[in-house]
Amino acid sequence: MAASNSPETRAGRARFSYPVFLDLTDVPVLVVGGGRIGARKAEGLAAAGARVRVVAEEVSEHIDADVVDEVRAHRFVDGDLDGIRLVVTATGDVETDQAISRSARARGIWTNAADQPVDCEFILPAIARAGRVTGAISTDGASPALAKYLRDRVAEILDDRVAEVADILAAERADVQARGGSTEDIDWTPRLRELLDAPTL
Ligand SMILES: C[C@@]1(CC(=O)O)C2=NC(=C\c3[nH]c(c(CCC(=O)O)c3CC(=O)O)Cc3[nH]c(c(CC(=O)O)c3CCC(=O)O)/C=C3\N/C(=C\2)[C@@H](CCC(=O)O)[C@]3(C)CC(=O)O)/[C@H]1CCC(=O)O
Ligand SMILES: NC(=O)c1ccc[n+]([C@@H]2O[C@H](COP(=O)([O-])OP(=O)(O)OC[C@H]3O[C@@H](n4cnc5c(N)ncnc54)[C@H](O)[C@@H]3O)[C@@H](O)[C@H]2O)c1
Repeated sequence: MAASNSPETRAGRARFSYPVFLDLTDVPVLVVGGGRIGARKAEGLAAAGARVRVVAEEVSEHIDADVVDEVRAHRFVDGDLDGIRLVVTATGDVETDQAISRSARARGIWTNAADQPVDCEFILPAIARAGRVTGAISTDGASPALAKYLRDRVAEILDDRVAEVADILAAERADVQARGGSTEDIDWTPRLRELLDAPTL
């Protein structure tokens, strides 16, 4: 914590300052750790379409073999990184997570170490979803509890209506594009307000 939040590291900006939304469909991802946290990460990644390989010395009952692509019940070895694009470690052992993170980084593989920002190249935000709409809150690791609290506030506005409106607007944009037009010059605000405020859709 101290290292990741030190002024030297931050240099006037957040360390984890570039949010992205990944398409993980069929992307090979490694989760090291088969406890409650490893299982939670594996489920989230699988739900995003990733092909999840779990490596764990002890595979707990939390790991759902139907959800993940592959379970390797052994101590992490470097070869577990073969073919992998993204790694999440949750072994509960700082040195182990650190060593895996270093090996992954050396191969150019992006790594998250649960609760160990020093060994993360990316961190995970607190998430609220409504259909295709996702709200993701990060505090740059300053306070995960604050991220979670703010996520709950965002979740209050990301309701079923928002999900529906996103689908309707997607269809309307696709219509414009199908007619050869550009959606960029359209002021969408009146239309989306109309949809969001309508008593029924
Ligand atoms: C958002 C969420 C996403 C997820 O994990 O999927 C997430 N932590 C969540 C919850 C949570 N984690 C912790 C608490 C206890 C209260 C507190 O400490 O605040 C709570 C709250 C609770 O559980 O109620 C403990 C904790 N977490 C980290 C440290 C180490 C440190 O700070 O040095 C420690 C101390 C460990 C210790 O002292 O032993 C570090 C990280 N945790 C992050 C993400 C990244 C920064 C996110 C950001 O703020 O930008 C980062 C940097 C790395 C990473 O893990 O990616 C998830 C919300 C799940 C949800 O959606 O409900
Ligand atoms: N982000 C969060 O919300 C959050 C909450 C709690 C804990 N955590 C973090 O996640 C870590 C894991 O938590 P947990 O409750 O799942 O722990 P756990 O002890 O239940 O599970 C650890 C798993 O890692 C495996 N493992 C350990 N060393 C290994 C190695 N060298 N190779 C392969 N597998 C190895 C173990 O066999 C086990 O399956 C915690 O230590 C903590 O850092 C994060």
